[in-house]
Amino acid sequence: MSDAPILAVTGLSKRYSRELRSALAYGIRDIAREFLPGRPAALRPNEFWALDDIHFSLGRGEALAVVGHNGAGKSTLLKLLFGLVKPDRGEIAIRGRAEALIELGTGFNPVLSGRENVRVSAAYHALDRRAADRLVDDVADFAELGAFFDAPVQSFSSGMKARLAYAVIAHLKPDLLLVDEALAVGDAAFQRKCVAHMRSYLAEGGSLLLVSHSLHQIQAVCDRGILLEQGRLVFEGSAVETLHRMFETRPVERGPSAAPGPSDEAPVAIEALLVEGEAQEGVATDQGMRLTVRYQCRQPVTILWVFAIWTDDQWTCVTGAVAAAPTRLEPGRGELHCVVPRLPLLPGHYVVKCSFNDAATLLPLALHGWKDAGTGITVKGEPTATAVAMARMNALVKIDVDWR
Ligand SMILES: Nc1ncnc2c1ncn2[C@@H]1O[C@H](COP(=O)(O)OP(=O)(O)OP(=O)(O)O)[C@@H](O)[C@H]1O
Repeated sequence: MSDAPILAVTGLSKRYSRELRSALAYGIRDIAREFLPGRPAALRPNEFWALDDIHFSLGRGEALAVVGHNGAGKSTLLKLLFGLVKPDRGEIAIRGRAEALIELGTGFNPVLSGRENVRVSAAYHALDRRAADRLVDDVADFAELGAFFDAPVQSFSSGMKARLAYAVIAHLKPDLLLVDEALAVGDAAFQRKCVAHMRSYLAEGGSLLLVSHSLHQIQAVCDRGILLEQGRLVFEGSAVETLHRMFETRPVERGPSAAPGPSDEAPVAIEALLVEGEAQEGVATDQGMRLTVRYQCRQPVTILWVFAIWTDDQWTCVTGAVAAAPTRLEPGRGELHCVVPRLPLLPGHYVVKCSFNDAATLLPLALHGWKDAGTGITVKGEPTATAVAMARMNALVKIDVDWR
């Protein structure tokens, strides 16, 4: 397989006008200018750069999160990448076929039913009869719209449109998937289903660019991230680092002003988190586990050790704990231990993460904040009536009940 990135963006810029009248006038001039060789685009009165000189690339099998506060330019970027909007400067090279979930319902004919719209998509992609039938079946299966699948799309709720739109693009098996916030309108169960799909799509070599404000979605799916601020790419790094940078730029979430922010030069690094004892091979509900964290401390620091237990798809944080008191660490390598005497988890597989947080802000000290344990916890159980009924409802935690 070639190492060439599936997507390469160089110097991408898009300008918009703040005022409708000038936007219309500039639009007409721009159409005329397309036929003439000209100078590179510059800002005209009332205009601003919605995207300004963006450079990045995306490899095959990689998932990139695009994050930024409202109005940062995320949707504009996706629209440019998918060819819905023309750039004013710069280049976009896509080696393969891209599909996009951008604005809900874009591309659907509102008077046609869900099923008919899928047939139109199949025809647009020149699928033969058999492939088109398979697409319709796969979409119907994934979207779970019931009788609405045969109703006009104009009668769909926005959540239903999101289900249909994601199911269609997911089953067209693109090389590059561009997904905007549109998914946020789906219910929690559907969002989990999409995250599970994205993970298997990536494992099969697909590439993904995801615009999301959901910490969980990004953590569960993306390796890398880029942060946009007022149209400029201001940071590129791991997905978690990028989210961290974004939270830092929102004063209300920054905590006390004197508090240190996370940094690559964090005074302590977590080297490993180990889940020991029966939890590794499989515990029964209510058995315990022991956690060991190995760290390397560079300079004296006081930390609060935090751990959290997540569902296997890393969508839901089930529970966790913060150390009862801060711990003073001295330079050198060391270990901390904690014992959870009883884990009231229902059968399933869970992921364990930990971090060292600042005692004042409760935020991770390091940019690569949360460390995953190599192994998770497998909770096994007898198929009792409670276990079966709770599994059907995706319940996670056992409670003790005194029936009278
Ligand atoms: N068609 C347009 N005409 C004029 N300005 C536009 C147009 N589309 C977007 N903008 C402006 O461009 C900037 C970037 O918008 P964009 O929708 O890309 O931001 P975003 O990061 O996706 O925001 P959000 O998180 O709120 O969806 C904003 O200032 C927005 O008002």
